[in-house]
Amino acid sequence: MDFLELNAVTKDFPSRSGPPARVMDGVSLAVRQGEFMAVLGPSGCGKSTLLQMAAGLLPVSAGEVRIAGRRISAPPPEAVYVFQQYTRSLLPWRNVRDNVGFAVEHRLGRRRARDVAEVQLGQVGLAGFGDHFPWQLSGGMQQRVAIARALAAEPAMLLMDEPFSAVDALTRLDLQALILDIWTRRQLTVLLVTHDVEEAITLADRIAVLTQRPASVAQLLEVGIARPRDPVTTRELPRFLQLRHQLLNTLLARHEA
Ligand SMILES: Nc1ncnc2c1ncn2[C@@H]1O[C@H](COP(=O)(O)OP(=O)(O)OP(=O)(O)O)[C@@H](O)[C@H]1O
Repeated sequence: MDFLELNAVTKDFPSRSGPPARVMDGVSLAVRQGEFMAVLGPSGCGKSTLLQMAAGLLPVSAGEVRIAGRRISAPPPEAVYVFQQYTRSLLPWRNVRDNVGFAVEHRLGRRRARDVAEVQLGQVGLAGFGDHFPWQLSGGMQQRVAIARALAAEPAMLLMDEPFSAVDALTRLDLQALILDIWTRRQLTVLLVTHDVEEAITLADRIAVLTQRPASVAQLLEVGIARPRDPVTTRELPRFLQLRHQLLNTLLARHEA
């Protein structure tokens, strides 16, 4: 069953002079329930715009977005958006526990929210860090806090906009393994925007490649690598190398020799 559907989605942004600028042109994409889909595309082609429309944070100019069969025009309760810039998404005056609990305290009250936060912190490997403040943690740990907060709301779907791009290469591999683990355990549906071809192949079931702006779907590839995957050994498989070759050629607009 399709959990997220973008049907012929077009997006225009108003421009100061002249006609509106078309960023996206008739994009149709369906993410199945429980699927991990990655979106790749050239810089500035509209990946974040696509994700924001999928999250109900930005209106479409034409077409529609459906989540669990319902047409949406505002953020739906099933989905949580994880931003790239975790330093801006965490509240510096709240400790880690209260940052995570923030997602549910309006519903559960502060005490229950703190209990939920402790559980979620354990799941992202941060048990015992609840009293710390975000600025006392490394970048990778801060992003773990942001992920714990996203999970606290018990979403069915995670929408992630380059969530690992601000951390160093090794921390990135660690966070990729964490997301794979969480996705498997919770049977989430994930839509991940990334610049990183290897990240897309390591994590996703399918990869959508967007064209230059105005974006449309250039390719939709089945990764077809068995799970569980490992950030190290998966990168050595022939299928991985073949996909990387194909995707880089597409993104660099090179023709096969
Ligand atoms: N609010 C806005 N008003 C006008 N133009 C916008 C607005 N938001 C985005 N754009 C334009 O839409 C295009 C797509 O932007 P978007 O951030 O979605 O691309 P992206 O593929 O995520 O980029 P990157 O790979 O650099 O992160 C860009 O040319 C951008 O300048």
